[in-house]
Amino acid sequence: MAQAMTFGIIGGGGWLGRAIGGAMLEKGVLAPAGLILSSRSGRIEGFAAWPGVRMTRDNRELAASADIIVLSVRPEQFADVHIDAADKLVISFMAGVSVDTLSARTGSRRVIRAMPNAAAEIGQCYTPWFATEAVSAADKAFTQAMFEACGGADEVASEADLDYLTGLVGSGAAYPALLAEAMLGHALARGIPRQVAENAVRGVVVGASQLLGRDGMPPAAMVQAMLDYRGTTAAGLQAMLDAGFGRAVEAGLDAAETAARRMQAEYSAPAE
Ligand SMILES: NC(=O)C1=CN([C@@H]2O[C@H](COP(=O)(O)OP(=O)(O)OC[C@H]3O[C@@H](n4cnc5c(N)ncnc54)[C@H](OP(=O)(O)O)[C@@H]3O)[C@@H](O)[C@H]2O)C=CC1
Ligand SMILES: O=C(O)[C@@H]1CCC=N1
Repeated sequence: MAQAMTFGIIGGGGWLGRAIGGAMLEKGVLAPAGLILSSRSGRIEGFAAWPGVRMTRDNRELAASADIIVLSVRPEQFADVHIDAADKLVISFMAGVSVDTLSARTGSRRVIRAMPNAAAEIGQCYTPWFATEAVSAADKAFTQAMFEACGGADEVASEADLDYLTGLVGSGAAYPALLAEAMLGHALARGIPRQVAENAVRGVVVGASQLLGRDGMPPAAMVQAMLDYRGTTAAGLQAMLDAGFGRAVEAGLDAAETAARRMQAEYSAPAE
């Protein structure tokens, strides 16, 4: 059911802000009159179906009229966002900007850091979120409902977990795409016609992901079931493992987490 509160998204015309705002309207978590979006350019597309949604180029105006303020600008753009949100719930999607920095820069102690991903666009992203002690039970219930409108969500117990999950979840939409790109390159190099190769790869990555999602099947169960055939799949899996598939994934997730932590130092800013 739509909430009678006003929800402001700074950077609401961007990839993620637009996806989450649109999903909340579609699922009825928010009424159009309860949503206000900002951008510097004034160009915000994707909300024509909801003429009641307000748009502004003035972040201070947004902050003054919103009960909940979402920060959905890129981390390097945050330095130019000047708002006073002392009495507001602040929810940040930004990678690598700590709750300490968010509190110092917005004046709010009610801070949530959340990490959705690009699949929010189709209402299918999983979003872990971390809340400071000052966040109320009602704030948390709204936050969970908001992210469930876009897929699933869990509160996590520590900011360190959120930093780790930034590299796993926030970045996550890119990883299946990388696997698909590698498979596509291989198929094309073997002379498979492009249309067939693209359909084959998309069918495998998308179809198999849905199979994995069904009934919460553990990934290891699927791998083992295929190894047990001792056929072509087992040969393929074993060769991938021998070539360092596990090590490549570990190195990738480690590097993404390290980047998230490095960014926290880079983007930490004193109170204004
Ligand atoms: N995309 C993703 O998959 C994910 C993104 N994130 C995080 O979400 C945040 C947003 O990412 P994403 O949506 O991809 O980025 P985008 O670049 O698509 O969107 C950012 C938006 O912010 C607007 N903007 C920039 N500066 C300001 C400002 N001072 N005031 C108001 N609006 C401003 C820009 O519009 P204009 O130029 O018109 O001002 C732009 O539309 C990032 O911090 C990222 O770390 C987290 C997880 C996944
Ligand atoms: O790559 C990034 O830094 C952003 C945050 C997570 C996803 N995209």
